[in-house]
Amino acid sequence: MVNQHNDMMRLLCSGTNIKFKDTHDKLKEKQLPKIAVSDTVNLKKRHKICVKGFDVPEPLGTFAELKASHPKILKSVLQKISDNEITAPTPIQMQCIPLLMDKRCILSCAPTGSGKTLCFILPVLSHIKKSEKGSFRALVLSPTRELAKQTYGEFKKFGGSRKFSYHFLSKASANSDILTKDCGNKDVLIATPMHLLRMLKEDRIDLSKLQFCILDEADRLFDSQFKDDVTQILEFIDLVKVTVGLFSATLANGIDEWCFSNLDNFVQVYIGTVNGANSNIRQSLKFVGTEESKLYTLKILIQGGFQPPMLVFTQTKDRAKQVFEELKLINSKADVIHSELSQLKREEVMDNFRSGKTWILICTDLMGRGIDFKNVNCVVNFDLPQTKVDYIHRIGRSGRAGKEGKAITFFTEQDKERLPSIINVLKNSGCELPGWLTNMKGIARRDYKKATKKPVKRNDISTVPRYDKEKAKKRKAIIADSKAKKKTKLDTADK
Ligand SMILES: Nc1ncnc2c1ncn2[C@@H]1O[C@H](COP(=O)(O)OP(=O)(O)OP(=O)(O)O)[C@@H](O)[C@H]1O
Repeated sequence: MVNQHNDMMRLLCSGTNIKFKDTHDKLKEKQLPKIAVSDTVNLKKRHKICVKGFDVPEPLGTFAELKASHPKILKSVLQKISDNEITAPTPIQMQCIPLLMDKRCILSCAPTGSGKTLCFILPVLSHIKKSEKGSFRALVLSPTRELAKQTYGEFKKFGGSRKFSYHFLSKASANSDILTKDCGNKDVLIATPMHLLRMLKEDRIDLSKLQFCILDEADRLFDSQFKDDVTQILEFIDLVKVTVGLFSATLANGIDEWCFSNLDNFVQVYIGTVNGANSNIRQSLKFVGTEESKLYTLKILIQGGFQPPMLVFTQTKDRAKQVFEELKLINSKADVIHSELSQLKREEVMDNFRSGKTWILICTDLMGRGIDFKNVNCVVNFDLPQTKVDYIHRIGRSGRAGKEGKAITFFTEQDKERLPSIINVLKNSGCELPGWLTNMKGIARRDYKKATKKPVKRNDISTVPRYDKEKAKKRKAIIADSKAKKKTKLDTADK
């Protein structure tokens, strides 16, 4: 059935904005507010909303319209939206909220920072309605712990922390019995794939009454790192009964094929150019000659009077640490975040950046996707991202929620294989580029693919002489050793 229906859709939907009215029972039952066809067309045109699928509900003009079109909508969440000074839906919200309210499966792609999270929070909570024991009724899968934790916070912010029971699946909660089958209320589960899969395999989590399954950063969840785990998780879910929503700012080949094969009557929603950068970001490329001059260029940028907050992306955590050590020397209110830090420390670093205590945050691609730091003024790609998709997500930490942003990307001779694809992103965003960059020739597709898989070997950033580094290392070891000896002495004395 899924395939029959979708095969037909595949044939019919090769164009855009195709709608087939009155074939969907649910829609016939409902009294939709009358919106002139020309208004809808204008709304879609103005907001670059492209829809593919059958029986697609009209896009929203305002949040208030939902009260008439979807009486089930939870007014308390609408109130929280307005309390947070969110006055009008963004284009992706205009189309996806009515779809998810109708429990339609969706594959959606909209620019970074365009409010995709709220697209699912409002419908999910409206359908759950009230807190219950037993099975979770909504699952949100995220590729990183940081993003999952952020989404958990957004559910609490918009849903209220007492009305529903939200759970963030961490390593600690996966090892405890907090989430096991017969213990406490469970409504929304926000998880990363690895811990969830383990709990499902051990039959320690109940998804039997699941209504919504949201795959946030869907293309990342279907890439080689997560695909196996995610596919196995989806085998535990009855995709015929559950409403599935896939969201991302970028889409990879094959995701729509997965949807055609697994989701019944799903709808595709695209805002603007698929796999394009957010148009609020002023992008520029900076040739810095050598690795050594990157640090100099960054320091000039900072000392020349930059406007914080600023994010600096490096290729690896070692390089992030090195840039941090160097920026410490110029007293720049910088901090660093990477996977080696404890979870507590990572949260502290993020809180400090959010509150303005830190002005510059040096990070890796760990922070590249989904993370919503408000008002990031500038993103610096200290090292060229591995792919154009990574580039779009990294620079998308700036220019969010309709604000202006800036992105500066350093490159050297070593980046010449991967540079043309990023130049294309700038060209498609209408950025002005010097002729020599505009005319830069790309390499063969196969070579490009190889280049994106092989990280560039870069020279060390640190300007501290090796002799001094060794000295500091020895000093650190002596202090640690003396601390350990002191502790043993005290322990023996205690006995
Ligand atoms: N309708 C709206 N009007 C103004 N701001 C909004 C609206 N909806 C959401 N926001 C705010 O916009 C910011 C970005 O939202 P969100 O994190 O959901 O973006 P996203 O599309 O998921 O981005 P990414 O692709 O980077 O994950 C958040 O701070 C959110 O509160």
